[in-house]
Amino acid sequence: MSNRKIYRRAVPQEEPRTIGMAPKVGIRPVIDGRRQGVRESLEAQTMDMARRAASFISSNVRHTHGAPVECVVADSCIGGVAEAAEAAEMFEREGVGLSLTVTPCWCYGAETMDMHPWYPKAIWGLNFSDRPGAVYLAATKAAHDQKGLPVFTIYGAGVQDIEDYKITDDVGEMILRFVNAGLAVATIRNKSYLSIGSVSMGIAGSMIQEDFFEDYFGMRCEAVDMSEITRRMEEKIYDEKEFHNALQWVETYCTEGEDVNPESKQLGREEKDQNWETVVKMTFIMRDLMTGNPRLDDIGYGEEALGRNAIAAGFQGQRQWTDYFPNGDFSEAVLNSSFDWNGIREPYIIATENDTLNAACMLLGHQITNSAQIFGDIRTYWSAESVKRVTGYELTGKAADGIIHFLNSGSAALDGTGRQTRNNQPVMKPFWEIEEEEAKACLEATRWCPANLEYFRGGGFSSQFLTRGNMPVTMTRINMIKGLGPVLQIAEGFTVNIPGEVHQILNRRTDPTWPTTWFAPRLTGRDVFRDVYSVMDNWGSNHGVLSYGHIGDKFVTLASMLRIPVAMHNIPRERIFRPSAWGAFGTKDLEAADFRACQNYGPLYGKNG
Ligand SMILES: C[C@H](O)[C@@H](O)[C@@H](O)C(=O)CO
Ligand SMILES: [Mn+2]
Repeated sequence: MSNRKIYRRAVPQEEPRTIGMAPKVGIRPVIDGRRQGVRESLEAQTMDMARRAASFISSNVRHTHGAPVECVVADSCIGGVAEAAEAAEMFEREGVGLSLTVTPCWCYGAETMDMHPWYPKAIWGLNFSDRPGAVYLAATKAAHDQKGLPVFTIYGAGVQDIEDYKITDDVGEMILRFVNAGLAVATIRNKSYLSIGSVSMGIAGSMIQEDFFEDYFGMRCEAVDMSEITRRMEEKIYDEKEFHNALQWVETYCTEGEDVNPESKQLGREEKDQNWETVVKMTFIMRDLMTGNPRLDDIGYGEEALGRNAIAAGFQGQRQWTDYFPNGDFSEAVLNSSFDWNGIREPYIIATENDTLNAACMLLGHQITNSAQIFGDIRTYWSAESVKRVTGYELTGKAADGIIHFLNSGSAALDGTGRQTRNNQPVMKPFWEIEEEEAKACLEATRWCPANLEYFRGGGFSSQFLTRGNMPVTMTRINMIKGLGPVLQIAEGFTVNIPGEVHQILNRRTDPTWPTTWFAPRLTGRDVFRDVYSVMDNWGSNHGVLSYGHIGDKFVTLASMLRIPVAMHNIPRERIFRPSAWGAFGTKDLEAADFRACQNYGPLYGKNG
């Protein structure tokens, strides 16, 4: 392997790759409007609180493209309706996508509140005794609830003094939880989902429900036939220079793996080389379809150069494409990873089998972690007894209660090898933190196996790797239930290591050319999380997504903003942060209350919303 530095240093992209400005956070300092004493005495402090919140947010939150999130503070404190309208107008002009209202004091609830129909909203009322920010918080929350505009309420547990209005740890955590999810809501709005092809092998998730993307995400759905890829290959509608760079990169960094096909059926060297050329072209063509490419304009394809503003996509592949052409595994794996021949960069979100509902989880997971995502089949539940029977080995540690074989060809990002590290522990980092050596290590841990020709008659190459154990991960899935709508499932857990020979035995019972993650959900001893079998048994479909970290709580917060109920999760109650109105739908059984709340509000952009 060459020591040549082929990667650019990881620097944040300056701009998002989709059309439009990155959304900003609007900060609204609200104040008691009474002049001749009250207002004047509070002006400086209120504005200062807003500025502190703004700099706290900008120094702690980044967009998925790496740039720090910008905040816009209203020009003046908001004491009543006129100033609220001025702030609203300024926010629209500036591209605000969510708002945080801050105040140390009593102000006039409905006169100062943010009435925007879909900005995620939060209010931070300072915990004071002399000027009661909490009273405003409660009054305005009531106004939000009464008007059907749910709001997150932020209030520190400790009383602060008048001269001490810093952001305490508990307040800071709530602000970040709110901004993290609110930014995701604002970022995906007005972007597209691109289906390349249509329904794969009768998989329900690939029957796109446009109403779901439109009403819940504010996104539009685009579709192109897979023949568009053939046209671009044959008519050379791509950047020839990039093609050569990419091929070179593949030669240097992508090692071919075992060919599991019977010798008599294996493709020859020439055919395999031809397949490499095809899968490389498929990769940048899919990317160009998603987000465009100015180079195409240079060669006379102005329309193609524009792309389709897609923040997420899916490739049908099976079977019409893969029965005839090389499969999409290389393209999907590389696009979803944080690096390719152009350097270390933000992952593109693209789902195998055009499973739009897995793509939705990958999209949300990427938005709230900034990292790459692992797509997979929830393939097999391996109980400890079964593992023992088949291999003689006793599962131990986090795997002791059984494991799920998480496996699918295609969209598992190579970041999922677990070869990026922090304090010697495997992690999946945002692209701007990934070092060259780490990107290389992910590639070195991957073999590209000639596709199993029984499944993929057209050949291609599947990424074969084994995820390192001990990564905290969160598995998610959105399912579509007729009469109910979308429902989110969440299972936090760990990737686990099992001995190499045990892995070999288990893996070789299925398709060994694909990437494997051994996943152990964290059990709670209750309900669905009483054992691993029940987790698998209750999973709503054949697919799921693994995101890095224990971030189920972030998904819960985001789902509440979108009004998607969460049907199962293993997150402790103290990490749940939802709009305050959720409490009005029940405080004992939070899962049932969430369903009632989501049903009451309806999808964020829906007709009932
Ligand atoms: C090759 C096979 O058709 C697989 O792609 C299939 O098992 C799936 O992944 C189904 O989700
Ligand atoms: Mn699958």
